[in-house]
Amino acid sequence: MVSLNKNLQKLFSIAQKTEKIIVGLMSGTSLDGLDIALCRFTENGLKTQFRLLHFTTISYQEAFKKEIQSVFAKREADLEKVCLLNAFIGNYYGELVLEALAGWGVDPGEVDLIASHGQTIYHAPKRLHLQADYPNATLQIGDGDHLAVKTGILTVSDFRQKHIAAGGEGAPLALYGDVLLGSKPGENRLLLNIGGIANLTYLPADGDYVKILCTDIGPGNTLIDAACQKYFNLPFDEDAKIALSGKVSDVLLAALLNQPFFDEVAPKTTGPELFSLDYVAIAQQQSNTLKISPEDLLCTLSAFTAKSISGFISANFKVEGLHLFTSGGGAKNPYIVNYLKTALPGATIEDTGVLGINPDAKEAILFALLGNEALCGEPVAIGNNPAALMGKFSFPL
Ligand SMILES: Nc1ncnc2c1ncn2[C@@H]1O[C@H](COP(=O)(O)OP(=O)(O)OP(=O)(O)O)[C@@H](O)[C@H]1O
Ligand SMILES: CC(=O)N[C@H]1[C@@H]2OC[C@@H](O2)[C@@H](O)[C@@H]1O[C@H](C)C(=O)O
Repeated sequence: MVSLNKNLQKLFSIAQKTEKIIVGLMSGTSLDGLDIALCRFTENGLKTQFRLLHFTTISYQEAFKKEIQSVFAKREADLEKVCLLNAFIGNYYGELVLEALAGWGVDPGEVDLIASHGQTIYHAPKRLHLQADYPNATLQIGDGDHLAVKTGILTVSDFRQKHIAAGGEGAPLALYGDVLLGSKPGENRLLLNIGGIANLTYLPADGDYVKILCTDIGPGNTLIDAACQKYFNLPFDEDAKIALSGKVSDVLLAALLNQPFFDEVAPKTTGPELFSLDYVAIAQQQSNTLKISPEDLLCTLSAFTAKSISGFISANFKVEGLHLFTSGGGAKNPYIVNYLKTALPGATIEDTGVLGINPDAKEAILFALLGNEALCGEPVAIGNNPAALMGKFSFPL
């Protein structure tokens, strides 16, 4: 009789365990660091029970950040650098996982699976590339084989390709976790993640799968961070101190908001490929505001993020009675959060901490959860997302 190789045997036995320990990894468009969530799961699909055992973000060194930035969201990049980074990041994530596990006193042998998002370096849905002969496309690097070999732990990665192959844009994937973690019968809820890019999931009170919507909205922190780095040599505008010291330029804000993406019907996705400092420079030229102070620019970019989010919510949902839960680094930006509270007076706005979900950990938990589904789930069609199990398995030696 032919027998399965030892890796497949291990995969089968892990998939059948009633309880699984999974590390979720997320590195987003902000390039601030690697989010690492150690989670325990039982069951799957809508019956999933999970517990966040440990969470940390390991910040990237400036030099590493610069390496990624050299190929990040750029039409033209050094292909050799992309090739090197693909292997380097996989191995580096492996080192960071081992470091985190050691810090928590967890033996790598206790971990069943690593579920890794990888680093997005280019996101090109058709709505961006506009080339009729090419499909939606996206590229995450940090190969899973390097992670698996470095850590000795079964790894699943590269989730977004299946989403595209099944008809999606490769993002947002948040829906899969948000439905599970955030739904509450009788309450219209919005889970709003303000990372580099802002996205949300609408969870209707009646739980009707068809009405669930998950979409990107526009910029989150990406432009604020880029301007902060350019004009103040700071990684981000901590507690919106700079934005709060400036004032909004209404003409620049109007020029920034004058963008067809905002009128496109959701679901839709975007990224720093569109919302970049070049985008800001064009809007400044159009509005004759090239000479405004860096403080006023930061303030206007913060208003741009906040207004595009509140505008999208008001245009698409009944705000009265809506319960909004924020997550991502932007949930800690008082300018953005206060703007949303003023612009959406009928809504209740809190962060996902009140749901028992650490707002910084939410996306890393999502990938752990998608890893659990890859092991033992079944495809479920929810809202606008294709029914697809995502991710590719990589085995240790
Ligand atoms: N105290 C704070 N005040 C203001 N902004 C903050 C604060 N803390 C974090 N941020 C913002 O949050 C960003 C990091 O957010 P997060 O880690 O959610 O992004 P990401 O996961 O990279 O993005 P994405 O979800 O788009 O992939 C920082 O770059 C910064 O702009
Ligand atoms: C291509 C890509 O990496 N997209 C990210 C990005 O960051 C936020 C937003 O844009 C979202 O669409 C997505 O990430 C989250 C985790 C998602 O897929 O839900």
